[in-house]
Parts: sequence; structure tokens; C-alpha cells
Amino acid sequence: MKNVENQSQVLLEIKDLRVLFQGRKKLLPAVDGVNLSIRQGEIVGVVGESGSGKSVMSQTILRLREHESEVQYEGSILFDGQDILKLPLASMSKIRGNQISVIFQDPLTSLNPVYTVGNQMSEVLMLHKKMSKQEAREKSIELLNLTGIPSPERCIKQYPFELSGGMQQRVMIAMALACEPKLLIADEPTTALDVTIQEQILDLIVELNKKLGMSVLFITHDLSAMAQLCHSVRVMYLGQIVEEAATAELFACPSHPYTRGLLSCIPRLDTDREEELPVIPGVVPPLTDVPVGCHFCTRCTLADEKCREEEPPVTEVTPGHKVKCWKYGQTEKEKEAVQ
Ligand SMILES: Nc1ncnc2c1ncn2[C@@H]1O[C@H](COP(=O)(O)OP(=O)(O)OP(=O)(O)O)[C@@H](O)[C@H]1O
Repeated sequence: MKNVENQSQVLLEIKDLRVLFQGRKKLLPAVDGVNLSIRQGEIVGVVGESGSGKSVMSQTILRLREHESEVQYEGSILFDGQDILKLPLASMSKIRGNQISVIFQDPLTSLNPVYTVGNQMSEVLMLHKKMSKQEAREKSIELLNLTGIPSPERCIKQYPFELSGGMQQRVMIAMALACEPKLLIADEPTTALDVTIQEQILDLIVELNKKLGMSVLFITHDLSAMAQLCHSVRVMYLGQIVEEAATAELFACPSHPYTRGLLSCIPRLDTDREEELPVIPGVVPPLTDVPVGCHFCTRCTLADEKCREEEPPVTEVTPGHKVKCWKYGQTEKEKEAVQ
């Protein structure tokens, strides 16, 4: 996957974002100081284990957590120059689905069971694009065609439950693309699907990114999918980005012990398949137990007192490749110890 031109304009810029939930005794930072930008036409991947804050971050971009009264935000999310966190909710509903669209793991959460595919798609197009019923119908067929649905004319007459999982996912993508969004947020879009369909959906996202030039924020647990799809990757752990780099660079020179741990868990075809894959020891701690210093220190074999007491700085490894670790740059021997 080639790098997107560095000159292309920044579309989304998240600056020092914190999302805090009110716990029983204190505020719990699900997202803790995230900086992330996405250029026009860029596919940015966010990877990390369950509980690292990927979904809270992506839902915050769409302001989908507003119903939770006990959530606080700090920082800014600039989209096309305006701060999403400061917009009135009424303006937000014009951006959502229109300029920023989302596809989730479970298509049935986004599709309405009591309307046909055609009705749901037409409604979006008539509302946001002010199309007539006939125009909306034609556009719906065109979009379903674009996502590789074999007989779109039949599909628009069907209800979501009449379609297979892969077809539902394609319909959801078609709906997400209906208004030609500038940004598509894909939150684990293929996890619930079988491997062949996963491949097809990932290929489709790449194809649409190339064809329509839309930017994509791709959220996953799956580093192999990330390698296939993304121009650059952010590795997230317990609310923070611990490493970021162009995809090829991250795979060639992983510099954070957590990234190395994640990479070592990917099955390799050139080794004995019977061999057990290593796992990163321990689990992601709950938000009530976030360590004071480096968030990863409780699971890191390199951690010392400083790691447990002070938050590590972000260091630039090479231009565009950053790592948040006190141990970065220490001897190769120490690095090998975490592999
Ligand atoms: N309403 C809430 N109140 C308190 N904590 C919450 C709330 N919603 C999410 N969290 C916590 O925020 C943290 C981040 O959750 P999030 O769902 O973003 O993780 P994730 O990386 O997307 O995980 P997954 O891959 O399983 O979806 C978790 O510890 C979760 O328990």
C-alpha cells in the first residue's frame, strides 16, 4: 500500500482529545490525549486490543456518545476546519451520514428491519441530497452495483433479514456511501463475516477509496487486514496512541514493545503451523486501574521504575514514525527480550 501524497490536505485533525466517563470515585479516561490526523484520500488504521478506546474515539468523531450525560470531552476534532466538539447537535446531524459516514461490525444495527433496502437508501438520498423519488431509486441501484451486489434491482425490494451477512454489509456500505462522504469510519466492518467475504469487503473499501478519493478511518483488532488496507497505522493502548507510522515502516521496524507483541501474535505461513503463537501477557486493565506512568508498564517486560512513575514522551523514530516509550533507542538486546 503506497503512501498518500504528503501534500494532500488534512481532512480530520484530532488534537489532545480526552474522553472521560464519570466513575464512582473519579473520571475515567477512555481516550487520553489522542492526536491523529487523516489526509484527503488517506486510509488510516487504528489497531489495539479490546478496551483500548478505539470505538469511543470513533464514536466521539460522530458525537454518538452525547446521550451519555456523564461523559466529558477535552481537546478538539477539526473536520474541514471546524471543531466538531463545538458544533450544535443540529449541525452535527447534517455532517453525520452526509460528510462523515460509519459502518459498524454488525450491519443490522444500522439497517432498519421494517423497511426495504430501497426505501432506506432512498430516504437518505431524498433527505440529504434533495433527490426526487425516481432519482433516489436510480442512485440506490447505482450504489448497490458499485458495492458488487449481483442484482441491485431485486435487492432494493428486499428486507435486510432476507440478505446474507456479506450482502447486508455491502448494503450498509452502499448506504454509507450514498452521500459521497469525505470520511468513512469503518469500525471492525468485517469481524462478523467469514474470511472470503472479509477479503471482498476489504478490497471493496480500497477500490472505493481509489475511485471516490474518500478518506477512511479503519478500526480493527486485525493487523493483517490493516496491512492490506491502510496507508498508515496508529497503535492504541489504554486510551493512548503508543506508536504511529506508515504501514510498511510499522511492520518493518516496530518500535513499541506493545506493537512488537501484537505483531508476534500474527500467524506466519513460513513457520511450523503446530507452533503455538505467543500472546502478550496479562490483559488490558480496566479504566479504574490505569497506571500512573506508561499505560503499558504492567504488561511490559522492559518496564522499570521510571516507566511506572512517569508518562513517556513521544519520540520521532524517523519522519512520520513516532513512539511513546521510555525504552525506545535502548540496546537491541533489551528489545529482543520482548519479542
Ligand atoms: N459509558 C461508559 N462508561 C464507562 N466506561 C466506558 C463506557 N463506554 C466505554 N467505556 C470503557 O472505555 C474503554 C474503551 O472502550 P472501547 O469500546 O472504545 O474499546 P475498543 O478498543 O473499541 O474495544 P473493542 O475492540 O472491544 O470494541 C473500555 O474500558 C470501556 O469499558
